[in-house]
Amino acid sequence: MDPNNNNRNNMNYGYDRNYNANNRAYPTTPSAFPQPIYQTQGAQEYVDPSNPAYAPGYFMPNNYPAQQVQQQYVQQQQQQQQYAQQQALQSPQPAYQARPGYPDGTNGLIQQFSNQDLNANRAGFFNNRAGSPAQRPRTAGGSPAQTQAQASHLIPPVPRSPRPPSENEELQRFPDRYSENVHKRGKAAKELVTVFFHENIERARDRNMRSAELDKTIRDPNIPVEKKRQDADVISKRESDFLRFLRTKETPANFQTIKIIGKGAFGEVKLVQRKTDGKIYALKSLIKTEMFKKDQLAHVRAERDILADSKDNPWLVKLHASFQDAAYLYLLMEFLPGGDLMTMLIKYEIFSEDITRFYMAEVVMAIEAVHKLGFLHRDIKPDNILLDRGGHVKLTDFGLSTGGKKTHDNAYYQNLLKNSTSKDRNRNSGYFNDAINLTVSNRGQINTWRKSRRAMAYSTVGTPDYIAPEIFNGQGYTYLCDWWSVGAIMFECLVGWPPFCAEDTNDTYRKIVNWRECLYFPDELVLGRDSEALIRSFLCDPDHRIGSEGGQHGGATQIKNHPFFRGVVWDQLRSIRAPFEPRLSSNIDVSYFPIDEIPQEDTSAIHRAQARAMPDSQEAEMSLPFIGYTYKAFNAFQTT
Ligand SMILES: Nc1ncnc2c1ncn2[C@@H]1O[C@H](COP(=O)(O)OP(=O)(O)OP(=O)(O)O)[C@@H](O)[C@H]1O
Repeated sequence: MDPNNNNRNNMNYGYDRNYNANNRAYPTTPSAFPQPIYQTQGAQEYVDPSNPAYAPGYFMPNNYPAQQVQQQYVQQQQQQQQYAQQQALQSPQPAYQARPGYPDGTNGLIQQFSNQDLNANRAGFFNNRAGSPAQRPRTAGGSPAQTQAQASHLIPPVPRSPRPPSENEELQRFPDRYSENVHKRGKAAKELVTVFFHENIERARDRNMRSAELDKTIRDPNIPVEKKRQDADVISKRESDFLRFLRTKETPANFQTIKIIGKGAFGEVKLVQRKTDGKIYALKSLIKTEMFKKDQLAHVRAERDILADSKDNPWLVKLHASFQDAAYLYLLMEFLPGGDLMTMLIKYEIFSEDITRFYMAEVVMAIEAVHKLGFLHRDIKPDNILLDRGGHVKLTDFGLSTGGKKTHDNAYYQNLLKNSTSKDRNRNSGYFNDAINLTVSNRGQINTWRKSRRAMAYSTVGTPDYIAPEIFNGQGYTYLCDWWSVGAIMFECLVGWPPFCAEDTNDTYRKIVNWRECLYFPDELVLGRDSEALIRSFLCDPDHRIGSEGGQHGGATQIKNHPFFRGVVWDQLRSIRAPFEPRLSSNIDVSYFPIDEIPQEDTSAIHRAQARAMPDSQEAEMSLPFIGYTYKAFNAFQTT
């Protein structure tokens, strides 16, 4: 019999005969084996209760007497057993050996042979069996589908020859035999495979979409041939550049640090230059152990996910790649040289209504984009509103987009509020007085607040000044919390300080929760009627808050229609001249960043040493949540 013949004659042993695990070949020319039974003319169901191999559902042909079938089967089984014994004698080495370097017997994360391999072989097997319609034997069943269904019953379920269980099977069947570390690594391997396939499918989908776009251009009779050729050249170059980019490994060593331009709660942001091509980026690094300790895992994942999803959205900072090493997670972003709104507010203290309108209109557009992507930002504050080289707004820092930060945990705040209320009672001082005292006449207090403003931005707790009350009081919150933050920022732009600011963050929390009593517009400043009305419609109960009409995807329309924004041409905002355009001397100009206030020393060696010193088991645990963090954007290499 020809072993390469894919017809069903040589396919009845339950697995791919050419399969070879640990060099133990299974028979490829089992001429000694009896011919299997597949003649199905006039098939009828045959049930022999004494033989489990002939279970109900097994079809046997009419022209085979039951006894003959059974004899053949028994004979076949005996021959198989003999063969297996012979094989075992010829290859005395154990079927399964621990590989050097893996004394725990796991043989590393990636299995030499796994269920998946087997399933793949099985799939191949069944596909081969089906063959082309012409190859398939005719049966009484009629349609090819029926034939196939019947055929699978025709082959007696012959017990398989003994084969070594895969390590994965062993791990699942006898979990107690393996250490916790092995289990963690097993999980990590599974996650890796899932992410790998998911990413590849996504990339293939994106590539198909790009190809369909090109197809459309090429078929368009109105586009000149030369233009079509140019487009095709550009796209093919981009595709091959992207494939090359995918093959390169991003590491921090690929970049030269120019300056540290920002500090956050869990890491820093550097202006960097890629060594190979001189391109400029902002590289945000987050310390893994800190993320772990402070329950920030959901936080980092959310940030990476939203930035990866947003692709070319003009209102969100562009993410070129995310990668990691043992100590850090990295986000490689476009560098926005205009600095942030916090730095602008510290410098100018107050904006005119026109300038405020421009920034608030752009912030509304940016938040609308985030909401349309299905996220809530939850941490809208001037520090996260960045300005590009044209002075237009882009949002960054999506760390709280879908939750995770301890400081947004309701229990944390309830606890905090409980403590501070009792402290307050002891002190016998009412916070209502604080609010009233905080006017322009009380410049000292405001100056203290202003001085500590940047320090607060760098602290782990962060500033609570812009956070909506519903986030604190544990009654649940929606996308409307982002619109509250816009109200608080707008107040600060026009008044000079945020509406609930205090020297002590606990006091700020209390004021926000008691916003009805604490929202105070200083008499000394005369705000336009529409400005004050809009601020009040942002800083109110979520049920009445502006932006609630139309839901998460349409709420921005209600805001855009407010009289304060009369005259704003929303769809042309990004193309008008911004009120403040950064004047840059080069593409690495950092004059809009408070470089002097940011410590510039490199502390990465400390964190890397800590990561190296980590015990194996901890390292396995640490790696698990960060699997799938790595990302590369299609247009990453097109930056300046
Ligand atoms: N892409 C960028 N281009 C230019 N500057 C940036 C960029 N990203 C961040 N920065 C600067 O770094 C600062 C901190 O960035 P970011 O808020 O993302 O860090 P963080 O660690 O998440 O901070 P937080 O403690 O607020 O969560 C920003 O306020 C901004 O000044």
